[in-house]
Amino acid sequence: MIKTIIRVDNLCKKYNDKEVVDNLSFSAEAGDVIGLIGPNGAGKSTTMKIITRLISKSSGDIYINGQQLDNNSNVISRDVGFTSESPSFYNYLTGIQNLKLIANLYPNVDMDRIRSLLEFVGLTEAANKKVKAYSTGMKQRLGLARALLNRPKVIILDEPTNGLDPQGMREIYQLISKLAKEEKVTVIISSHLLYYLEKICNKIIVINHGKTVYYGNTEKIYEVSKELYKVITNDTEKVLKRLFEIEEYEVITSDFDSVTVSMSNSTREDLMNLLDDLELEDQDIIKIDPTLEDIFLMLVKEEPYEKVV
Ligand SMILES: Nc1ncnc2c1ncn2[C@@H]1O[C@H](COP(=O)(O)OP(=O)(O)OP(=O)(O)O)[C@@H](O)[C@H]1O
Repeated sequence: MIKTIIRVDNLCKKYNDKEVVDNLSFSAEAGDVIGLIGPNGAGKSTTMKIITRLISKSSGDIYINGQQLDNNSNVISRDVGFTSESPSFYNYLTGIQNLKLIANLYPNVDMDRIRSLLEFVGLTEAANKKVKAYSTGMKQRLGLARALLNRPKVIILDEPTNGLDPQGMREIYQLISKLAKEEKVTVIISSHLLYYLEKICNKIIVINHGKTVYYGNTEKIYEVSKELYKVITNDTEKVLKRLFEIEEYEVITSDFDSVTVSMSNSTREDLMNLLDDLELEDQDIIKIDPTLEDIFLMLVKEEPYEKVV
């Protein structure tokens, strides 16, 4: 039987009468990687902090490995590990010393566990260096090792690649994937790097203003998309103006030389005719497969281009 490792039912958090998390529900099994995505201020960090019990919920239920998390309990659930966008350490202690300090809080974490985690995150050679000499990426990896010390069933990663270079980002995402596949840890990760989330998450939650606008399997999210076309043009402003005049066309994103547009009932030919009327010097229309970023922008769209044109 497949066991649910985390279940969140109708979670709500209010600040001054404003629902910043509004009826969030989801569940995950061992080895699931859930991407929590949303614009700035959507409620991602608040959700994660409630699950790690850094803050209390207003209402709703959270079950970890069958046990209900309770606002009033002082004990941080042993089954939940957490690392933030900028994990802090004792800078004048080495990586291994920092882990030993935390390991002392737990009954069953020995040196073998510490060493194997350092190896897992690729810090064996740097283990005896002071953390002040670590790069941002190394600190993130040490944060991951620290969060895993107590063999949590769920790990919560809030923007774990902030400030990392592309190589560092890739390393962290590879580690997360490995963690889920090989160790069967359930991962809940928030990030704005949708390119990577698309690759590693098997479930996605999109929230906007605290409300869930999508929750489901990653591959299913593409079904919410209409046909997408990229208009290549040297006059994006003219194209945007025209498209905004017709409700049928929904501008998803625009670049200096292209506009991505979705439409429900029109054909490529309709779009071509519309562009011909604009008498642009140079134009092309390409049908594109939507990326997670395109779908995300569709789901949380709030007329972001009105001000640009
Ligand atoms: N302690 C607080 N008191 C009042 N409002 C708060 C508090 N903490 C967060 N908020 C508000 O709750 C909303 C959600 O914030 P949260 O930090 O969860 O968003 P987020 O999705 O993590 O955003 P980001 O991508 O910018 O990190 C925001 O409107 C924020 O201003």
